[in-house]
Amino acid sequence: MSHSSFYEPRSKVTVVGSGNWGSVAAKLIASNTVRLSSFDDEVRMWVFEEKLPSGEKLTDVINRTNENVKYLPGIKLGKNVVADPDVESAEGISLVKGMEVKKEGPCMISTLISKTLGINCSVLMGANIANEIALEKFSEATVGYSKNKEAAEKWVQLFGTPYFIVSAVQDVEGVEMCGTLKNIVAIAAGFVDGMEMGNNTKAAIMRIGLKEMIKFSKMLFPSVKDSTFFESCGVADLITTCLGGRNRKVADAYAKNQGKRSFDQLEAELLNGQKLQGVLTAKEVYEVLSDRGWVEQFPLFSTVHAISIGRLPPSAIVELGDSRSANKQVGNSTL
Ligand SMILES: NC(=O)c1ccc[n+]([C@@H]2O[C@H](COP(=O)([O-])OP(=O)(O)OC[C@H]3O[C@@H](n4cnc5c(N)ncnc54)[C@H](O)[C@@H]3O)[C@@H](O)[C@H]2O)c1
Ligand SMILES: O=P(O)(O)OC[C@H](O)CO
Repeated sequence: MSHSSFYEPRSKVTVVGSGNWGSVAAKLIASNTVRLSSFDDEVRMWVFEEKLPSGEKLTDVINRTNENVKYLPGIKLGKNVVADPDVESAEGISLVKGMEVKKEGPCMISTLISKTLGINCSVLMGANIANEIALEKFSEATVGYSKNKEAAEKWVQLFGTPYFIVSAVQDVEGVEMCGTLKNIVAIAAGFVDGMEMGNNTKAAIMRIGLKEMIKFSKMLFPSVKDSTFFESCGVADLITTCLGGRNRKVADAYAKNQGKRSFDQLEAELLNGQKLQGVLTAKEVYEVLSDRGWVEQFPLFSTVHAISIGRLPPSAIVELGDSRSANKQVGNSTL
């Protein structure tokens, strides 16, 4: 979002990314820029260009049909959405769930964006399965910001609709950690489903997962607030992802196949080009746990990692007390 004040030109909005969620974000925003005078009507959506089976460029098809035929078929984005392979920005918000582990330690995606582009970066996370929001089913989301409350209020205006209720909290790390870590728990929930262990087991795994999410977030960022875990980005996202997300779906298939088909294979077979976050996040979180000597304090996170690299069977997800010896092995292996 290019910065503007009352006397300056209207803010221009670019959505960077045009997958399933990026496309829905563009749809939400485009419905608001046409009615809010502080924003330019046009919303640019940066597209990672690819050729469709028809031979046409995805960007051309989006601009011709007003539909992301690959990642959000059947939904009109709004005539003011323009697909574009170039990007520019001044005030940013990240909708990406994940983290990167560097030599100097873990780095959140909003921090990477902030450092790379030299801009302030808020985050938006929540119980947000994109296809449901595309169909305008009621849901909520949380904007996390650090200092700039005014920018956070603009994001709330820009994303919020009667069917998408957005609230802001001053806890950017807490909100982003929730969105990132829930994907590991979703993988665990998928294992439980794949093994048909039932609802009590799944609820237990979600509870244990939530406790590890809170503990890990606070150990990394002591400023993280307990109350953030009760926002949409916390417990609500955890529930929706463990019931209906892609991480759950692929982990379910992985367990049903007894680990004989890799996550990469299943992702390619089941998700039509879409990507999973949970397996990679489990690996990155495990690197942090290992590096800091925290492995034994996070049996669920480390067991999900051990299962997803094939070191333990899916059934180990309910043997968390036994995960320590397996994790010692993982620690000695090439990850
Ligand atoms: N889909 C959802 O329901 C949902 C909801 C909330 C948050 N999220 C988060 O949003 C983020 C994006 O997910 P999504 O569902 O929009 O994506 P997606 O999985 O639907 O699509 C993958 C996207 O990545 C692009 N891509 C592939 N290779 C690339 C490359 N080398 N360089 C650049 N781009 C490349 C593809 O073109 C496509 O746009 C993730 O962090 C996800 O956790 C997703
Ligand atoms: O499909 P998943 O597992 O990436 O979950 C989607 C969203 O993160 C739910 O909010």
